[in-house]
Amino acid sequence: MTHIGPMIVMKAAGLQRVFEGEVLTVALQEASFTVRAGEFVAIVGPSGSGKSTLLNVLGLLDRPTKGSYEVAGHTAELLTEHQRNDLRSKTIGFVFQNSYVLPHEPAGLNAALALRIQGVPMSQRTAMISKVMLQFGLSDRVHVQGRFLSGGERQRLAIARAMATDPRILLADEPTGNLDSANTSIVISDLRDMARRGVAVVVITHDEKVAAAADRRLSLIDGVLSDATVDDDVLADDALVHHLEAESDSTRSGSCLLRLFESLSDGLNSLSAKPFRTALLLMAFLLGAGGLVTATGLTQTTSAQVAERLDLAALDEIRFSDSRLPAGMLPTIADREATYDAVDALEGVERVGLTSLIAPADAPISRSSSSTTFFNGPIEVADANRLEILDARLTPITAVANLSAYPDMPAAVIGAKAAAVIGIERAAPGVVIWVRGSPVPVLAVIESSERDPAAEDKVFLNPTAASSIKNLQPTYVARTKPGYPAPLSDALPLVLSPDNPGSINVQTIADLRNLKTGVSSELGLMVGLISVVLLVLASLTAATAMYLSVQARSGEVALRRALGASKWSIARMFIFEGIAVGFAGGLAGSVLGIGAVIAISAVSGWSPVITPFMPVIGMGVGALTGAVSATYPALVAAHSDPAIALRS
Ligand SMILES: Nc1ncnc2c1ncn2[C@@H]1O[C@H](COP(=O)(O)OP(=O)(O)OP(=O)(O)O)[C@@H](O)[C@H]1O
Repeated sequence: MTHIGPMIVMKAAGLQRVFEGEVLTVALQEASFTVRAGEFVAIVGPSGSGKSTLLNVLGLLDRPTKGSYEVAGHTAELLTEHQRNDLRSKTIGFVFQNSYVLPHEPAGLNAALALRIQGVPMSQRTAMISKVMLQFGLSDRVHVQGRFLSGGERQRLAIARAMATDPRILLADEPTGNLDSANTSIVISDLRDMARRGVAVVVITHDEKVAAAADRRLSLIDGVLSDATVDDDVLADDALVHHLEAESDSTRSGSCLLRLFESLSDGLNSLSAKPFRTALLLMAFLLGAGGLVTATGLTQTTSAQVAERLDLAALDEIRFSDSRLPAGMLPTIADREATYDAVDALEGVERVGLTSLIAPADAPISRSSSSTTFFNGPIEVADANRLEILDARLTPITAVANLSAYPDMPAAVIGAKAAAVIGIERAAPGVVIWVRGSPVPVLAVIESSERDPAAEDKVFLNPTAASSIKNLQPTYVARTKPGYPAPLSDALPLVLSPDNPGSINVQTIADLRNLKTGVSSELGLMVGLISVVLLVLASLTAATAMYLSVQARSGEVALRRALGASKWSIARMFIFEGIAVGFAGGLAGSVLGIGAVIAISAVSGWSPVITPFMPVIGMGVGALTGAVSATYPALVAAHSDPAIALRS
């Protein structure tokens, strides 16, 4: 006899599920049954008999090892991952024993979770949620956060959430497990109500009251289901099956933009739910992006500073060397005097002096003869004229006159900061430094220099004190009236060496410009390296924090998957969370970085260079590193098995 009744929505035939691991577990051996629309079926059985395993297979969260399963007109084994997600989202509602209510979101938003995953527009959602909250007696709890709800309210909220999408099937795993008898009665009446409205309700339960309220009771013992009724006649009724298919396919699907917005809003919600963790993440990105912005700003500022100094020097300074001198040696006093006389006679020249860099290794300088601690800063040769050109403020001011009067006596002039490093408080008769094992009197301390702010860090030796040092590259520096360096660069070689002008090597303005480029690119490299290290550290910190957060939220991830969220949408939620926190950290870092550039520039007397690109760099790099650091945790979350996560 052909039985005509409500359509069959689930048909399982010979379902088997074997778990392979260190031991082979046959969780489900044989399960064959059908469930019709409007039927309330209870599955009972002892612990470990395979009830949750069966429910996971029925809810498309797990795949059977053997057997076939048809749900809402679809053959489960033929469905793609995407179709399974879609069917779960639109056709199946889940209620779990521990209800998985999101603790930091209001009850209304919790109830709307499945609708959000479906992409139902917000305008429609509000009405649907109000209806379902009213139906389950939760109207006055809509704005209460999940964590403040009672156990009974949570379980009813979980049922409301499952029913909000108007599913054809409701699967519930111990829905009354944690409830007292009054709440159990309410939940039973809710489930009955669902069945009355045509929903196929399948409930796993240990509770005799729930089982007694069901239309049918199926027993599962050691993975074998009994007392089942297979109803092939009705399943063969194509019209009914197709009716269901059409219905499930016609359900809503929101716009791509709405889905992206939902992912971003989920990411932001989870950030606001854990303020301490979020603050730590922000700090990591703030340091990384802030370091980068500071570094960029300082590079630009110092580069502008160097450019300004060089432009100034190029206006009234010219340098030249004489290759006729013995290599690596300073000119004699007589040679120097001759050169100075010749150059001083040229129009526009104000003063000529001698300089040379000295490598610290070639001139070990210490406070005393027995000291083994040597000065490690910059050392230069400078005669009296060179010090005058530097516009240095000296204490005592008589030092330049003394240097000039006694050129054949060894002498040193020390920058104030270098003096502090070496351990000299002030220049006074009898104060000496030891250079290459010989005492050299300190004639003065340089308090500051208009032309060379770095002079405070340097030790200057007069040519006599430096005479025994090898590998020197003596260079004459001529201070001129503004605008004279260019014509002088042509005249000098002819005046100093008429027979062989090529032996006089004049450094032109172009040479100085090359120097500037070199200085800037070295700074840029250093700054780049520091920034990369900071950003890698920020990414690692963020990745670790996010990975831990993914682990802590495995229940929520499983719930979302059960409600039909795709793997990609789970990954997207975590990646958006990373982007949001990275962006915010980058923004804060930009503000901090710009502040740091302004402060450092103020202290150093520079004009800060701030460009509109700096905040863009900070926020962009923050967002990018946020996305990168969230990628691995996001993939872990997306690929976690919901069937396993729901057990934990
Ligand atoms: N992912 C898995 N890997 C290995 N074994 C598993 C896995 N999932 C379930 N099992 C095993 O399958 C058997 C059935 O488990 P299941 O959770 O389905 O039983 P249950 O009837 O729901 O139990 P309970 O009433 O205690 O929740 C158990 O022995 C369990 O250890």
